[in-house]
Amino acid sequence: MANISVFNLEVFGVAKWVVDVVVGLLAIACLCIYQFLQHKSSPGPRAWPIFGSTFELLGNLNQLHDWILKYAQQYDTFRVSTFLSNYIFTVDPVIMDYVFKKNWKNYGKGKVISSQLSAFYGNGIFISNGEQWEWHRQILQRQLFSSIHTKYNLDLHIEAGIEVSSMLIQLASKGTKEIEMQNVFRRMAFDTIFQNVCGVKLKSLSSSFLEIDFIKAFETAKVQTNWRTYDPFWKLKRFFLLGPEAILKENLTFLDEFLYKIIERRRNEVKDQNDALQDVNGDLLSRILLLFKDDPKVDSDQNIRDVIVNIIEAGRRTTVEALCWTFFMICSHPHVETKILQELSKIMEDKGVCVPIQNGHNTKGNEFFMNNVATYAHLLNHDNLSEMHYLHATVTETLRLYPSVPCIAKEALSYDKLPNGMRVKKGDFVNVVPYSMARMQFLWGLDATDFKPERWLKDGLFQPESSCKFSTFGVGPRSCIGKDEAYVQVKMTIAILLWFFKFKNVVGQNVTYQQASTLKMSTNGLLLEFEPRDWQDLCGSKYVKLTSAT
Ligand code: HEM
Repeated sequence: MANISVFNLEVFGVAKWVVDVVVGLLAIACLCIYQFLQHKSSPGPRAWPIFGSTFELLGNLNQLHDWILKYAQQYDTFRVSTFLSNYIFTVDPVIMDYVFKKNWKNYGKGKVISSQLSAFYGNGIFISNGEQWEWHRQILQRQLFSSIHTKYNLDLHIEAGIEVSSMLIQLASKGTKEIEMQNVFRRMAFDTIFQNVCGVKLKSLSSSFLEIDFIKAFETAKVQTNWRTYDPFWKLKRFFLLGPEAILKENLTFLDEFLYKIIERRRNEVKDQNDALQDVNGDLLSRILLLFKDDPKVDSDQNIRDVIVNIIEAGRRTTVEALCWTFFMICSHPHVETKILQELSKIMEDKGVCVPIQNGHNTKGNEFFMNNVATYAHLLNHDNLSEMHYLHATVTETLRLYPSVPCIAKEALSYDKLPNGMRVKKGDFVNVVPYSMARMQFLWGLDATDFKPERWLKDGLFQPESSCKFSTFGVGPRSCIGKDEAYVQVKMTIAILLWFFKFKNVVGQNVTYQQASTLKMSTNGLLLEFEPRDWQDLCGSKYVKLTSAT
């Protein structure tokens, strides 16, 4: 009996070991078969067992959007499985319509994204769903489109254009001929969006290019938060406050303290204001504190802080990318520049306005030049801007080919089936890819990859396209709320800078994008040659006549 027992135990021991191995192998085999079947039913890059396409994806991170484009050109909709998640990419307007409009409630910000990003975004519009999202959207919608805020915002963009012109003319008079514009626009956009939201000037443009602590903290906190989406061990690092998590905490503490002080100060100012003064403050914070003072959520500094952080983040980089790429495209297509200038010239002439601009700024000095800039800039308003159809087409064509948000991700909140039959599991990401959509011949014709502002014009008037085709601002209930504001800023900046300065791409620079959530230009940015414009060259006798009449 004893022998049998020992024998049985031995046999059992070996069998358990074997069973463990066999069960393990079977599990891997099942996973491989599952992945194989999933991959067979959903086209895309080659998927290896367990790791899926992780290595191919990582190998292409620097040119991610063109890697996605390569597959989008083969399959309108395809799947990329990775070690961490499943991603579906699509350029199909029908699927976009379904995910963003018809079944949009199923595609939001899931638990994974929220837990990774909430340290930075709080419960703000970007990562909330349901009632919380509705509250944020409603507050922003009512304020961003109020006439007092749009006027306040217009003035900010005029002042920003004047400030950049002042900086350029000062540099030019010291003999500087080249400038890296991404950094200029980055500072300009941060200053304007911060003042737009908080009513406070950060002055990063006029600070002799010193870094402003708040901007540094904001940008660092955003980058470190983003790293969580790539790092499976971020929770562990947060627990032990290691590396990136320590940096994140330090910067968030600074950022929050700074914002809470502003909120407190503004609350006190608003408390002292009577209703007659309601229309004085145009910044978003004042408007919200004034107009929603009976809303209990507005009592919470945390909620207000979340509104501020989310809107700054929404507006700061997107407009920088739009400005950089538009300037790059204008400089690469001189005929486009000429047409924009003709349009500006015509608008001024039609108004019967004589802008007192001298021929050659150097003869009368920077002060005279800047007076002209200020006079011209203050003539621009929403009406003029909406008459600039060619400029509007140029900005739109740039945003088509170089969308500030090149890939819009939505997380499936429950199982679903897309209109093309592809299955979507809870937690899968469905990504609509404006960068690829712009290059699809079936959407834009044989010249899809060409830069042609004219494709947006009919008899000189701008013709919009469906948002499921021109997907740069998204579509449906969660589409971009700041689209109009973005156009005002980009058009205003171009209308001022291009009128007073001549820009040229510096020869030999390799302008491309870097891996980021927006289509940021690579670390060298955008190097442009610049000089004040010679008006006789530009407008010939007609403009001189106009000028000499003043
Ligand atoms: C060229 C500039 C801009 C582009 C290309 C752009 C694009 C986008 C895109 C693609 C989305 C996501 C849509 C979706 O998920 O369905 C978005 C959302 C958003 N954008 Fe913009 N945006 C720009 C400028 C701005 C500005 C200046 C502001 C604010 C002043 C702003 C505020 C927002 C907000 C608050 C959301 C979140 C909407 C929500 O979830 O309900 N955007 N934007």
